[in-house]
Amino acid sequence: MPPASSTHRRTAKAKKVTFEPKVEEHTRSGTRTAPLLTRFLTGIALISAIFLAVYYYYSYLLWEPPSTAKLEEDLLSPFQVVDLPGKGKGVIATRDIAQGELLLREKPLFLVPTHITSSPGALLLTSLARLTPVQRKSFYDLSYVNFPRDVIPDTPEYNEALALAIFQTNSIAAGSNVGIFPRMARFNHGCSSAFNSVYTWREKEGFLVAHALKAIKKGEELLTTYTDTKRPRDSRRRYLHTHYGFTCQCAVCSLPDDLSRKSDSRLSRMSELYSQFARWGDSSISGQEAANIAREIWSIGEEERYWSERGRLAADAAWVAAAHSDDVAAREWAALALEWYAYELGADSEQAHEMQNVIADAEKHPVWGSRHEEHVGGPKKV
Ligand SMILES: C[S@@+](CC[C@H](N)C(=O)[O-])C[C@H]1O[C@@H](n2cnc3c(N)ncnc32)[C@H](O)[C@@H]1O
Repeated sequence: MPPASSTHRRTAKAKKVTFEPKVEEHTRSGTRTAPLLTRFLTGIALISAIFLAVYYYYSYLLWEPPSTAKLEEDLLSPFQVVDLPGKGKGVIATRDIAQGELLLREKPLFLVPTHITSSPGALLLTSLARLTPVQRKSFYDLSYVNFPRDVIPDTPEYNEALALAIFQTNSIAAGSNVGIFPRMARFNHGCSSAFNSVYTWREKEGFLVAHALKAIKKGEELLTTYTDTKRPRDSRRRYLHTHYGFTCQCAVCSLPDDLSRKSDSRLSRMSELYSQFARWGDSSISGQEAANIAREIWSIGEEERYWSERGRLAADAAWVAAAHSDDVAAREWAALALEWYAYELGADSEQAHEMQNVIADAEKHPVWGSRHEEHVGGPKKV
């Protein structure tokens, strides 16, 4: 389905073409100038009236009253979507935003399963056909990259390719599905310490939430991350260029080479440490070793100012401590996890509630005492 606006353009052009031959006929028959002019002006007025009637008719068909929720959302939103040179559109803070503040809560325009057996383009067109004209327009208004050059306009292949390109540029994972969230889709990307906004899908509620991972100043751009950026600059840039069609110039990618190399080695070390931490799962390392690794990840993250995933890291350390029956450590890690889950996922998230339960009574942790007793140690040294 082509964008609704192209239908308008075609209608206007058709009217103009039918008008022009009439003028030529009068000129050839030698009618006197004054009546000719009058007729000409009458014709113009008539055509304008028809054009306006068609325009208002289509506007009426496409118009939908904005919902009260939508109006409230726009009024309360701490950001606005603007044009940004070299980036298309982007999102700018309209006031200072506190760390952990809710940025948006958004329902999907539509969701499709992550794994499908049919043609993805055809599936998207079916999903789009179920939307209202206004919703469909909000999809076709989104930006896109990687559109194949060789498809012929106004063919079913073209329509599928267009829907697919828009979907691939803007979709977000939502549990076992992938969806389009038109407001979140306007957030541009930043790597490592450059991104300040994090989104999460809430399966039970059926919406996406985004929070400020860091305090954001009025006028600053809100950036999220499109990929795991704990990898070297070249590798990040290659990925972003292939999938999103741009060469990242975020604050981290723009560092001078010597500083960029230092940042890369911190990020690679963090990745490596995460893999080592996971080895506690098959008992390859002790609880104490796992906690040491968690502390090291934390302190490298502080140096790099890479704060994402901290809630999860501290919650995993609380898990290790609980499994080894280290009550104090389990509660301390859980308190840290609660703080960072609140920033990243929201104080009302399921994960934050779980941490509150561990703080209240670590022995109620589902893995309490499942491994030998061991003093694991809390995050104090962090
Ligand atoms: C999900 S959209 C983000 C919003 C988009 N800029 C727009 O105009 O609607 C993803 C696209 O935005 C652009 N983009 C995102 N982050 C960028 C960045 N850091 N620098 C330049 N372009 C970026 C790329 O064209 C990318 O394919």
